[in-house]
Amino acid sequence: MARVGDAVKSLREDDHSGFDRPRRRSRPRTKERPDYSSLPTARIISVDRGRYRCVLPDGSPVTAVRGRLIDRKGVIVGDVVTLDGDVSGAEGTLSRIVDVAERRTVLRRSADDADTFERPIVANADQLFIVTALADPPPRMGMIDRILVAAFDAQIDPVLCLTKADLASPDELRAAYEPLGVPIVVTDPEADLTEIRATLNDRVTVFVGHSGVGKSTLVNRLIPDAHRATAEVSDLTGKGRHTSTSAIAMELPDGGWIIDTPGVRSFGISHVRTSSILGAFPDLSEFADECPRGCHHETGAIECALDDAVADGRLSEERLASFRRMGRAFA
Ligand SMILES: Nc1nc2c(ncn2[C@@H]2O[C@H](COP(=O)(O)OP(=O)(O)OP(=O)(O)O)[C@@H](O)[C@H]2O)c(=O)[nH]1
Ligand SMILES: [Zn+2]
Repeated sequence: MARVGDAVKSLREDDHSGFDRPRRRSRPRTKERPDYSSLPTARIISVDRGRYRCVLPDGSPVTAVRGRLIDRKGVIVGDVVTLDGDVSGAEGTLSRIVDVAERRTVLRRSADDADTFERPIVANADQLFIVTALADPPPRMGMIDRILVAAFDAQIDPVLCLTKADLASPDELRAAYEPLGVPIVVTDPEADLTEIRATLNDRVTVFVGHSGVGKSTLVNRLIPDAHRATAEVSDLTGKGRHTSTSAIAMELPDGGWIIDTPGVRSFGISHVRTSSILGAFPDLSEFADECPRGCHHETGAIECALDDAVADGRLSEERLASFRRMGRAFA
């Protein structure tokens, strides 16, 4: 990563600036990447006003600050970092982040579509739960589609997690999303969570959804000591709400991580290019290779080969319609 590379290039200065203690003068002055191999790595579980809560591989917590050369936006929840200094985690101690491992994935969103500034929100997730209530608040397919697009773009496997099945039936949403090949799990306050636990096991799963859909309620059932604050839906706009305001990673009892993100009202995807969605539809991309150059494959696109594939039965109409609906999520 360029950012880390740049930081490393000028690390010599940092070595002698001594954030937390004076550096030994004998340290070799080198422009080479310093040898961090003996330093511990940790995962970032939350970020709060410049303080980074991390956990070491043995599960013990450490609080860290950024080394001088690590960019302010360069460390996000889910990152794996190298720590220097005091990693005892003892009260009042601070460790220092000196390196950020290359990210396997980055989930981004734009605050809204007028805002082209992309905000990386979570690093290294390999699965994304789109948590959607079947009622209260009612499901919005537009929002589900946009989060799906963000997942496809980030190459993170989406799962549609439908909550509040005690209030409404999941049939309609199942019918809309099964043709996309997106796995669907359904829950309610009494539901058996075996299938959801199996889906989460040993993976890093980010939970995204509208405020009030029941993310915290589900997290608390899956991780009893998570103590995520929950709120009555009617209180969602009220003052003094103590529910989450930034992402937080929590380890599952049987292995794997959940990264819960604050409830959102909208999910901006202005940073995503349409072409990146095709990657999530490998069965369509072979046909799209035959399209005229610059084809956006939208409904009515001139000579779009996807229409030909449907016309001669090589591709199902339903599947093409699903893909095109993803394209319209941009509109
Ligand atoms: N009927 C029903 N209510 C639920 C269910 N899950 C959660 N709730 C209720 O929905 C409300 C909101 O739940 P939360 O878990 O706080 O929602 P959240 O998604 O964490 O909300 P944010 O903190 O804004 O992200 C609470 O009153 C929950 O008791 C469910 O499966 N069925
Ligand atoms: Zn096309």
